[in-house]
Amino acid sequence: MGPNGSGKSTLLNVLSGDLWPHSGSVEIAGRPLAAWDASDLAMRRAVLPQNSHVAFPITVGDLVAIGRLPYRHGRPGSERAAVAWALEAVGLGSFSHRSYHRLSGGERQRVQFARVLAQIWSPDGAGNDRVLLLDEPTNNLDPAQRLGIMRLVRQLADQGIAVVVVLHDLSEALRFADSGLLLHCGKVVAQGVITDVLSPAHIASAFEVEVGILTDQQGLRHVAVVDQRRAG
Ligand SMILES: Nc1ncnc2c1ncn2[C@@H]1O[C@H](COP(=O)(O)OP(=O)(O)OP(=O)(O)O)[C@@H](O)[C@H]1O
Repeated sequence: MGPNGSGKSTLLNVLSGDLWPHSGSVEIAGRPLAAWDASDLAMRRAVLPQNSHVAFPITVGDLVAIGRLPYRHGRPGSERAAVAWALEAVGLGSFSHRSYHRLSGGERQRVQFARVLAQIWSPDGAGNDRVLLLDEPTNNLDPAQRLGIMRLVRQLADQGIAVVVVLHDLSEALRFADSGLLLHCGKVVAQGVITDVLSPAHIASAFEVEVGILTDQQGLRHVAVVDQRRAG
C-alpha cells in the first residue's frame, strides 16, 4: 500500500524479476530469482500486472489458456480443467467462447485474473510454494465483484499460496491481509502485522490525510478519511 507514485508497482516488478534492484535480492523458496529456470519459475509464480493490453483478437478461454503455456508438455486434459476452474472461480464460467475485446473493463480484469489463476492451478489443489503477485486486482470492479475477488485471494492464501497484492483500499487490506508494507516516496513507512501497519499515525504519514478506524457491527475495521475542511 502507499500513495500514487510511492513505488508499489516498482516493488512488484522487482519481485517478479521485470526490474533488477540496485541493491538487495529477491528469493523464491530460498533460491535467488536469477538461479531459477524460466519455465520452472513460470509454473511456480504468476503475475497480474496493473494493465494488460491484448493487441490481437482472442476468445476468453484461449486467453486464460495462455496461463497454461508453461505446462504444454503436461498431462493431457489438465489445461481444460485449469481454464474451467479459473473461469468459474472469477464467476465467468459461461464466458469461454466470448470475444475478450467485447467484454467490459471489469470483465476483462476478471479474465486476466483467471489467466494467472490457471497458471498456478495444480491438480491436487495444494499451495506447493506457489506465489501470486497481483497489482491492483480489484481495479474496475463493482463492490460485489471486489468482495468476490478478495475472498478468493484470501482462500488462495489459506491454501498455502504466497499472495502479494497491491491495494488502494485500506479497509480491504485490513480485512483480508495478514501482513502489510506501507510505502511513501519509495521508502518503507511501516511493515509487519497489517493492523499495526495501518495505524492512523502511519496512514497519516504516508498519505498526508487524517483518518479514523471504525469498527462495524460485524467487527470489521474500516479506514475513514477525515475531511478537514468539513471538520474545521
Ligand atoms: N520506467 C520508469 N522509469 C522511470 N520512472 C518510473 C518508471 N516507472 C515508474 N517510475 C516512477 O517511479 C515512481 C513509482 O512508480 P510506481 O508505478 O511504482 O508507483 P505506484 O506506487 O505503483 O503508483 P500508483 O498507485 O499510481 O499505481 C513514480 O514516480 C513513477 O513516475
